[in-house]
Amino acid sequence: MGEQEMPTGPVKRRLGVMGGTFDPIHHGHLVAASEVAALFHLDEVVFVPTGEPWQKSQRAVSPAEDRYLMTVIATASNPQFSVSRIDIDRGGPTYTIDTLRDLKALNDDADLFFITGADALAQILTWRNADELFSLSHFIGVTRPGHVLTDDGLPEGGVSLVEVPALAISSTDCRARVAQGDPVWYLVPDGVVRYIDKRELYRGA
Ligand SMILES: Nc1ncnc2c1ncn2[C@@H]1O[C@H](COP(=O)(O)OP(=O)(O)OP(=O)(O)O)[C@@H](O)[C@H]1O
Ligand SMILES: O=C(O)c1ccc[n+]([C@@H]2O[C@H](COP(=O)([O-])O)[C@@H](O)[C@H]2O)c1
Repeated sequence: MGEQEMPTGPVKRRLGVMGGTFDPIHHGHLVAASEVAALFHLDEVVFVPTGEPWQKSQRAVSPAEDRYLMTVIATASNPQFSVSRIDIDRGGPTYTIDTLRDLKALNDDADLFFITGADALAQILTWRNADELFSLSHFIGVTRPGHVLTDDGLPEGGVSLVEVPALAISSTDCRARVAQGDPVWYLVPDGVVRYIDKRELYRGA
């Protein structure tokens, strides 16, 4: 007689979620997503550009369609990466609680893994409905040069901290470089360099 099979539930998909303003998307974002996908055996990483990032209201953010298209261009060649418009199409200020609720509703066969840099993770308790966030998704904090990666004050078991190859790139720096006429080649994907040029983004930043 063969070994008795234990009843098992359906295997859940593992869906990474990389939220960001992506103004513009750069190689720091892409390396973080790629590294977490490999380490956590994710089936897919969905990049979710913010609609209105309410914690960035002190500066003018580029139109959502430009940020969305740059994210599509940057991720198009990776079959594991996709881009969602949910935060843009919902309208109004973007709250991750809504992002996660909507993604859960659309992917009831998946466990969610929200990927965030050290700077964003340090702010998470200031996010809307911070307590509930951890019941909808596991959080993965990744290293970022210039920021301390810590899960102090965050729920035990709700967050994993991982070291990713350090890329000291920020969207702020990319915008400033374009404004000064400095190159952003190799900081952002080639297609994003071309898109910034074509749409004349950041010239007066
Ligand atoms: N170089 C990087 N390494 C690791 N994580 C990063 C890096 N840059 C951004 N992130 C993370 O990616 C997510 C989205 O970041 P965001 O779109 O705000 O980019 P940013 O470079 O921080 O932009 P800005 O300079 O305009 O604030 C955040 O969780 C952020 O911490
Ligand atoms: O939910 C919130 O209140 C909240 C406040 C600030 C940032 N976030 C999310 O954090 C991610 C990174 O944001 P940002 O502004 O650093 O690009 C992005 O998915 C945002 O929607 C979420």
